[in-house]
Amino acid sequence: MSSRMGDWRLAATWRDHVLHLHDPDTRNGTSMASVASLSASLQQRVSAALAAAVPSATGADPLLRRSDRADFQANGVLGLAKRQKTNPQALAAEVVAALPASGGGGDDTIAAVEVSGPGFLNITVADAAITRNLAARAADDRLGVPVKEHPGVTVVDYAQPNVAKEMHVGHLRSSVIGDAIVKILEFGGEQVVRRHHIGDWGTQFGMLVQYLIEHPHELDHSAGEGDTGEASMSRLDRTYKASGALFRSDEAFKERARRRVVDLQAGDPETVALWQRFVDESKIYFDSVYQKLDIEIRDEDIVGESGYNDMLVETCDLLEKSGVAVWSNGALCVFFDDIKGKDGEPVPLIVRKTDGGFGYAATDLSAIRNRTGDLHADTLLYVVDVRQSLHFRMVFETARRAGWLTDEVTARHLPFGTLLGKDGKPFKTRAGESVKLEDLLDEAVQRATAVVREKGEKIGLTEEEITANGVQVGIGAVKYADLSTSLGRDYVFDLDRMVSLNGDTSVYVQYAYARTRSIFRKAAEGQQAAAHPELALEPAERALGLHLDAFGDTLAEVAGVYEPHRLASYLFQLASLFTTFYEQCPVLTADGGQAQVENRLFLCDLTARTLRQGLGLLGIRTPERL
Ligand SMILES: NC(=[NH2+])NCCC[C@H](N)C(=O)O
Repeated sequence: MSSRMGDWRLAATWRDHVLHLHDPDTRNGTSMASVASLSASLQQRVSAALAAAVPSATGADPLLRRSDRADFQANGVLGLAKRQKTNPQALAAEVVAALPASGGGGDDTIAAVEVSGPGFLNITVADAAITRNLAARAADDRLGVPVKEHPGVTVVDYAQPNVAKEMHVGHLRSSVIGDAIVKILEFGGEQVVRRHHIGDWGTQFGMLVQYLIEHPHELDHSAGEGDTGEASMSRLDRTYKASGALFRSDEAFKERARRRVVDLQAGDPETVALWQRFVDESKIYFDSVYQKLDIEIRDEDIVGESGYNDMLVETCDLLEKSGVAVWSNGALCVFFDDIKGKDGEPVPLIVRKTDGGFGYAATDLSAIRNRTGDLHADTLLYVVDVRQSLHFRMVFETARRAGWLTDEVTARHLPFGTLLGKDGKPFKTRAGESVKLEDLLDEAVQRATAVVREKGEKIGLTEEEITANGVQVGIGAVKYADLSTSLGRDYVFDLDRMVSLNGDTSVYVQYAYARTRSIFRKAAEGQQAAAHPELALEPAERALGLHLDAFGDTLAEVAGVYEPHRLASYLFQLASLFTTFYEQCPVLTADGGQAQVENRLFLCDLTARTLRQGLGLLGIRTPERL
């Protein structure tokens, strides 16, 4: 193994870490009882009260939000009063009268409601209601998060590197974001089909295969070269460069390479077998990167461009016959009224090139036919670089015209921005080359290990623990930096910031988790977690509790808009609220007696489980001791 590549590995699989729906253990597990959040219950109550005050307002949105003044604020009265042409404060008073407040009507969720300003309702929830709701969550393996009753089929196209080429940071982002989206959707009960649309087809493979025929030992291991991913990549890279050079300088070779493309497309066995060597060799390399990234890529989910080869002719025929595509300058094109180049000339989507070859678009169109027609997907997601936005716009529009995307199907490109260096320019090495992913991951792990070591030596971690935690913190840092930024934005790759213990970082959140675990290690015999709804709560306990209660709502929102950064920010807030709670409310030495110790341990435990599940859905591990 070369010295450049660290030899760390993550031993445990995700199966042990995050609950998945398709995991039989979870299905048959103890309980699956979804819990309505206090926010959802209140929403319902205020909505009913609005309807009681103004019968025609049935179904009106009470516009309930978390608030600093009370626990929640409902702003819906104002708009309603406006529409009814009544005095908002008077209407607000009527709504309050219709609300089941504490003691009244056997409903003790609401402790107090007060009208403020022009007609806002400030609502304070009863302490007991918070603790009871959390206890119901704690009793459920899924923390009370509901499972979709009518799941749809979503195809997620992500983690799509190219065969015989080095992966770049764009592939990293696609993989990290796609993996989180898949996990979040699956946790919500959606049926997810993962598709790794790897670049394994095209004219360059004619060149590569032809070169290999003429230089049969090119991909062989040379002495001293291992079978690591990096060694595979360097063999491929060498072959790519050598064949490219020949292709450019030698007309006769160029011609042989062109003929080889035709053989490949026709499925000539010898050609296909050699092509397969490039694919297999590349997979060794991809695997090594994904293993480091701690992302599981299953072989059956890799359906690269080659997987749609048999459909290309038909796809083009159908487009031509239906008139969606027309021949123009020898190429089969689709035109769009609103898509023009700088010169004002229309920019077409080219489905078949002048030389008869099929391009990237024909493959994507065939993939859509496969995904909607054969896989019966009702949602198609593409986690791809923002630079391919125009491509997807044209491909989706073409598929709509052709009837392959109907109104029942949602197709969305989820574009992500560019990773920048500290100079604000696209991330490059000092020599101006694009950065090798494995180097970047190794460096993150190295930095994280240094951070972990400093703390770890104080709490007596073993060398193995320091190494293992360094990996989980380093990889977590890379993923979190990526996932905590809203997708479309470019962001600066700054390792110092990413592994900082203070700030919006994964290690801050991981640290909060480890702290909960350390409290349990320190607990004395008989000190255990138990909910006590009869206890009054401190402000920091209430704030933590209400946030814990919002986990399911947050996940539902994230799954609806495909924005993992909202989950990251929920978790960062949870870690912050826990830190405040920990500073203000002694746990094991609480002065309210045994019940208070138990209730605080209960809050610690639910925080731990929520952090672990939430980070797990982002693909980030939670070390037990940090
Ligand atoms: N269906 C798709 N076109 N997916 C995206 C593929 C990304 C492509 N392999 C690239 O590296 O740019």
